[in-house]
Amino acid sequence: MAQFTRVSRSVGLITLQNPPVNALSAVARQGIVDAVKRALSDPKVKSVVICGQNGIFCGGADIKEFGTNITGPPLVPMIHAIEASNKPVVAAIEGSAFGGGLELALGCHYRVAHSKAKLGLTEVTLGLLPAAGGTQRLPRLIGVPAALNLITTGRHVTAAEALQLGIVDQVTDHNAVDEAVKFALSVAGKSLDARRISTYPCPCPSDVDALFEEVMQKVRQSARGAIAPIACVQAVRAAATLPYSQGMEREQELMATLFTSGQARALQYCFFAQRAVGRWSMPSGARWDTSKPRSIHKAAVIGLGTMGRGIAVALAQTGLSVVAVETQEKQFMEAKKMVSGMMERGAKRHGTAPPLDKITYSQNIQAVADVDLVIEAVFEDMALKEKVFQQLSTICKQGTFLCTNTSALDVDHLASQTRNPELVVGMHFFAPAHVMKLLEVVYGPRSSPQAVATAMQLGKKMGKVSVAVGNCRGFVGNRMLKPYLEQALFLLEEGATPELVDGALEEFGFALGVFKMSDLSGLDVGWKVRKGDGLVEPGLASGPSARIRQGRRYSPLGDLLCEQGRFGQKTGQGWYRYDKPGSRVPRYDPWLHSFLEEYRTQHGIVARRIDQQEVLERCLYALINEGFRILEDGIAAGPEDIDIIYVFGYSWPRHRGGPMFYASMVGLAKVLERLEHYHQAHPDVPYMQPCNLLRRLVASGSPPVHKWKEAIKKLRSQL
Ligand SMILES: CC/C=C/CC(=O)SCCNC(=O)CCNC(=O)[C@H](O)C(C)(C)COP(=O)(O)OP(=O)(O)OC[C@H]1O[C@@H](n2cnc3c(N)ncnc32)[C@H](O)[C@@H]1OP(=O)(O)O
Repeated sequence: MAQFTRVSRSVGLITLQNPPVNALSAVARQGIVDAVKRALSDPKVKSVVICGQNGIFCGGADIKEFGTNITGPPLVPMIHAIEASNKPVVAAIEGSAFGGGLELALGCHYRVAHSKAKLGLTEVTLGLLPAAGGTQRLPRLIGVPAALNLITTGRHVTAAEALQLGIVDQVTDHNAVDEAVKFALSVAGKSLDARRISTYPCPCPSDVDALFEEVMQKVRQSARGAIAPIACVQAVRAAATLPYSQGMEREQELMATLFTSGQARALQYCFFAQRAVGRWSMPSGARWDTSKPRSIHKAAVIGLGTMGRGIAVALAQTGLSVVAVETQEKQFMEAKKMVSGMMERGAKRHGTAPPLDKITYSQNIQAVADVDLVIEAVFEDMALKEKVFQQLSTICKQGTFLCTNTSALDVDHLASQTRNPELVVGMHFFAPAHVMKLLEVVYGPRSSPQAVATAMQLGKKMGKVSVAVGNCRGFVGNRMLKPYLEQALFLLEEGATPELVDGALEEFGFALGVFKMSDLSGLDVGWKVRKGDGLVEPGLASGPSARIRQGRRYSPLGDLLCEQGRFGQKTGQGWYRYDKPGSRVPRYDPWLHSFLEEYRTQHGIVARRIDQQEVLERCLYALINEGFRILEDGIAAGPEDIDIIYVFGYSWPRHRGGPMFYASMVGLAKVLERLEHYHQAHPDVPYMQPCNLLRRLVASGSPPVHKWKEAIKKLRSQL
């Protein structure tokens, strides 16, 4: 797990060997301890280099060990022993040095990095803090403000930035290990007094209290209830105000509270879930490792509305040739300008050249004849999409994959409009498509494994987190959203306010509550869908039928707002009032509150006091219950797929792990009991009836979330 060799006669080379990322598992730590002892006791060794095999220095502590009975030598004394060594130790950083990996490097006396290496104290993203001395050494090395920035965000820095900050001593384009060996030879025998970071004073700005207060406020605001960033600030404060040994004690204390927290478990679950969704499978048995994707060189986007523009930019940014088609003159001219602007802004941010020449524009759909893959992004109207798919099927060359960006419509029906339905899949992007990380890849019963594999691979190339899901109305994300939105409306009818509902959800950790989010997305979008579904009845009718559709409870509140032209931010009025159309700051709207009162009076509803707990239970458990139905129907392969969709596409707070993980933390029996309670209270809301799968999981002892897939398989086989 750590190999010791002697190179260039006097340099002890310690190579971490724990594939794939040289994580610091118990065995790896023991290997380092043994190798360091050997290097220090070998009189022929005058200096030491620590590197990682296969071009990666170290991916940090072994996250798989967390939550288990951790054995082996602890990191802190191991790193102290390296720092205390009287022979110079040089870290040769290639690939990544993250978390404990960077802390190990900070314990070395010198650091040489390859120019392509990335470094970061990423622990906060896993609900932890850098507790192997990282919170105490980094501020001593680079100063408090810079260290706070890195530690509270966990952001990755390039080798160039690391050099500028003073984290590394040298950056090379050559082999970093060879350069580190040369470096080690050059410093052999030199005094190390000025190289032990733990002995440095911590450079602090004069008004340290004001700085920490300001940072703490900022962190609290952006953390949205996450505890690790706060603990990170507290630990760095200890570095700034206490001697090193006391700072280390504080670091350990703070880590102890984080280590066993639910938030750390949730964030670590997300880390593995994000990777697990790449290993997709379909009910047919097709899988990621047996389905070969086809290479895509040229792609097309049909329809240059908001979504199409973002998709075209995202495709061009991957280096693909893109044909962008828009048949309507006005939209065509506007889109060309907007797409160029989006690419220029993106390139400016990344310091690269905008890939303007990658896109060719056309008003004629015939221009897609020679592309390898098309993404249709026309208006969300089945008849229009049917026509586009019929055309594409005749225009495109043999074997072109035909993808739809529909957010809810039947992908299999669209496939049936083509000659080769096996080439059709959904690629459901989220707005803005060139920014949002999530992509739902939707397979119909006839989609070929190759079509799915190709869409998944293309998504990865575009930097998306792609999740393969089955075909149903709304797929996974929007299907689960429907009961969530509806419950929020029912709560308004019963006496809640948009402020109360949003406040509860934001306190839970959502960036925006449901009503603020609806105002941002535009209330007219859902209105059009509801009209298409025959749910909208004009006017403010009263009586029981006004709030019943198709035999179920229905709230026309959203429709009534739209009838008044209140579409949200874009019209300056929605669930809130805005200073002007397009403004973003929601303000309390007295009109809305009188409207709600009148509405209740008209329908004979006596407003009652609703508390935050009821808001959370009704909105979130309704959504979660639909998640269980999705698992039961086999639309998602496992809870990880649902959770990643919610974390990346619907801003579910990551430190809560996604809705299904959250349900497991609350306890499935409790979720079941509350759903039963609300279903009894609202029998006209069928989706509040607890799903059979949830009942059966509870009956089988509520297995932990990582065992659900297996449990579901077993339950299915018993049917
Ligand atoms: C006192 C103790 C304190 C400790 C603090 C810590 O060190 S916490 C850990 C901090 N480390 C990190 O945050 C790094 C996490 N890893 C990554 O960011 C990336 O994996 C990578 C190192 C940049 C490599 O990325 P790449 O895209 O090349 O590969 P994958 O991400 O797909 O990973 C490959 C497999 O390796 C598993 N893995 C990665 N890191 C760890 C780790 N630290 N511990 C355990 N396992 C790790 C990863 O899960 C992949 O395996 P799968 O089987 O596919 O899940």
